[in-house]
Amino acid sequence: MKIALLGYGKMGRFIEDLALAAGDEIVLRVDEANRASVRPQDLAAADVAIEFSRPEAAVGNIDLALAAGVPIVVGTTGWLAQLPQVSERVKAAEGALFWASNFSVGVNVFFAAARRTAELLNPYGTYQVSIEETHHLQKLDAPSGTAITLAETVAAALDAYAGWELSEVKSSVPQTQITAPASPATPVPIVSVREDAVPGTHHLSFDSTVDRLELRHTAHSRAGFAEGALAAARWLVGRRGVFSMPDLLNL
Ligand SMILES: NC(=O)C1=CN([C@@H]2O[C@H](COP(=O)(O)OP(=O)(O)OC[C@H]3O[C@@H](n4cnc5c(N)ncnc54)[C@H](OP(=O)(O)O)[C@@H]3O)[C@@H](O)[C@H]2O)C=CC1
Ligand SMILES: O=C(O)C1=N[C@H](C(=O)O)C[C@H](O)C1
Repeated sequence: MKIALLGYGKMGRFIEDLALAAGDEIVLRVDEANRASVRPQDLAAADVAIEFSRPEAAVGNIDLALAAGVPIVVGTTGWLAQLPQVSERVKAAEGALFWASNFSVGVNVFFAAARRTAELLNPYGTYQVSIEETHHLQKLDAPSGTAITLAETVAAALDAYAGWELSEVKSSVPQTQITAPASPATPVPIVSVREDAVPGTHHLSFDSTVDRLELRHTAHSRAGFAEGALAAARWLVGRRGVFSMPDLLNL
């Protein structure tokens, strides 16, 4: 597979190592230094583009891939409020987009377990939900895309909740705080913690006066994200439409 890497930082480089070891070829690497000079025809040699850049760059990179007629896998977080409009553009252009706030198999099984747990607890109506996510100090956005997906998944299964809110950021460095859509019902509170070099930890708890139910996912490294993004890229080639991890994993 010939791959264009849009974003060549921690994730782009990890994906490059895995792809080369698997016999794939990297035909284009885009970072902050060369991004302004990249044109759609520069992507033409690629079978697929893989995008891990910055929240404010993701939509422009998707439009670049669409203009080039190249399917694109997007892992960047912090832009997903624009997914409905972007999806319309992908469908109108008969393009292919695979997005995920988290590409690891473990987190996607975690989402499914969280949804089922919320469905089972919903009739009792007495459980308070909360989420805490912890990431490295270089992370630009808060809350994490994974925490937002988790909150939306749980809220959809609970009558007492709708949407989410960023209730606290614990960090020694400034974060771009993602704003939750206004919601009349109780939003799921998310606490974001930024420390050291943590690859990504997500903790969900359901609390009542008599007990607490907890689910936690801890990434040991970025390997699960990179392997999932490469699997999504292989799956996407030859398809048209907008897809995410449940399509790949049959969840
Ligand atoms: N969905 C998932 O499973 C995962 C998602 N992520 C998300 O992926 C994104 C990237 O993470 P990470 O690799 O750790 O971040 P890094 O900061 O390490 O890398 C970002 C890269 O994007 C480059 N860049 C900046 N602007 C542009 C642009 N306009 N076009 C192309 N490239 C650009 C940067 O260039 P330069 O180095 O020159 O500044 C850098 O190479 C984040 O949003 C993160 O939240 C991360 C892990 C897993
Ligand atoms: O920035 C990161 O590193 C990560 N970002 C994603 C997110 O925002 O959820 C996925 C993973 O947790 C790592």
